[in-house]
Amino acid sequence: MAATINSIFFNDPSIGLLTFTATIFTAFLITIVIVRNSKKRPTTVPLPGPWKLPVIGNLHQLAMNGGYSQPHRRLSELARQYGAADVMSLQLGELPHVVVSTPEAARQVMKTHDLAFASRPAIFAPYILYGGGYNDIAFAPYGEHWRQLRKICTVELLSAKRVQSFRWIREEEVAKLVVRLREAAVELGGRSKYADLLNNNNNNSDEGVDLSRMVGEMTGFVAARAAFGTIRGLNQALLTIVETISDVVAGFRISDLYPSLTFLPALTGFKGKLEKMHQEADSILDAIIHERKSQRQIDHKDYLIDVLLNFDPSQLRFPLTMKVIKAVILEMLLGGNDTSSKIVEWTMSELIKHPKVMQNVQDEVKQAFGEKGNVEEASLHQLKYLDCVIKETLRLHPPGPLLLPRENDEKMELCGYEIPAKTKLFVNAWAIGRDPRYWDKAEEFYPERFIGSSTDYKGNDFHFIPFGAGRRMCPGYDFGMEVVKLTLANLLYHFRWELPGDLKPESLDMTECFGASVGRKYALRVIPVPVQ
Ligand code: HEM
Repeated sequence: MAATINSIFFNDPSIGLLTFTATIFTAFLITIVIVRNSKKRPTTVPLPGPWKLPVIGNLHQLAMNGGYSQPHRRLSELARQYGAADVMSLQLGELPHVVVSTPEAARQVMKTHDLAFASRPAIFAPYILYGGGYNDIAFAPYGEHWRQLRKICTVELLSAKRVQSFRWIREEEVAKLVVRLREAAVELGGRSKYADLLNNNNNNSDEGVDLSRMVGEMTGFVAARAAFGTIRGLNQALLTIVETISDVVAGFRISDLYPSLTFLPALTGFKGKLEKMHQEADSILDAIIHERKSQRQIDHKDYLIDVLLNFDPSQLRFPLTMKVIKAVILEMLLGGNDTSSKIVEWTMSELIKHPKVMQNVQDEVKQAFGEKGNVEEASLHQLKYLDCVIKETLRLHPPGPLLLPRENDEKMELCGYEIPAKTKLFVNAWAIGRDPRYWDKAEEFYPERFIGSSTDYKGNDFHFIPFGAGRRMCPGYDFGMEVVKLTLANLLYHFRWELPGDLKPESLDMTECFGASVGRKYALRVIPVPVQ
């Protein structure tokens, strides 16, 4: 047999040549595979980032230039300074952190490796506030609990149909805001068309109205009514909890940066404070649920709490316990309240700063609703330029500039770097929205850039991700954006806007204040002048 093979392969010259060519070709293929595989293997190149000190790591660098109050700006500065725009490594306290600041790296995190980065790091405050566990959606680690809630959220609580079912609530609350602003205009005197009627000349218009607060209250009312049908439960205790979660959400508190020092939250009194807040919120939510159970027999309405209380158990893998229901309702209040009002606040600030854009968008609203006397939600789709204005605001002022932190359970490779397991990862959506490689005149407020552009915030364009992307993307954007657009259309239709005193549009202070959602540091104080 061996002799036969020998004679076939080596005695016939044509077959010998064939064999030689095949051997070279095979060796070539093997070399390519080896080279490719060696490229895929995690490199040992250290992650770029600033040098670290023992114990505190890079906390001191984060703190510089007001970094704690505006970490998205400081992190973007550091990434540029250390040539680590794609992926930057930081040691904050005892934990490894990674920050990605380019659309390409964001795509890697939220698309290519979305599953690997689908978990959330442990953050102390929500754990206590949500009843001694991550019973909610946003802070829950990736797993069965999160999957079930996320599905309930997208299919039931925040579906397009459900969002539409709350239109009457939005319209009522926005109409009330308009009435209050008209009343405020009268009180300011001298500047409104009612002033003559009332002979009210007490011109105290130096202060203007606190539009930030008024819009914040209104979006809170919309969220509360959608959640449990009434604003009665929306008292100070619940609002304080919602604000506390907002403050700690990024996980830059000492208790989150040194988790091994488990005694710290108790020692500083932080834990006790959170437990007290939780107990208060818990009893308020108990009372709301109790009242709602009997009220529903009368009004037959389906608010978010009703959907959760009456969920068909045969569709569930795990029962929806009262702890989980209360945590989800709190989260709906949090999501529905803060973010939408911040978008309205920033949009109005930018419009006031840019009178020409204000004029154009008011012309559009006037053209769409003319002499009707009111703005109907059903016709909002006509306001294409307003859409561009809102997108431009979201680009420059994403309410969650670092999104919500993610975590990888296992060691990973990202953009050629090795990311250790359990790294806390931030996507700097704020920096990405200002990346000059993607945005012409990136620092300018220029809504026209979106005219005729297909760029949207639905999680497919990684250079524009105010709602995140992938599995953990915000499920509430429809809910939020309906309120935003209706509110803005009404503010622009019913009023002209002036700044108090001698303040010039170009000098309007735009300093930010960091939390779960980034708002203005100083409330937006303006004078509404009724036009309809
Ligand atoms: C309109 C303004 C809003 C903005 C800008 C916004 C932004 C965000 C962002 C950036 C995230 C994190 C995404 C990520 O990690 O990739 C998020 C998550 C989330 N948002 Fe929103 N949001 C808004 C409105 C809402 C509303 C109205 C609700 C509910 C009523 C809501 C509920 C949630 C929930 C439950 C999550 C957690 C999702 C998860 O972890 O699976 N959001 N949002």
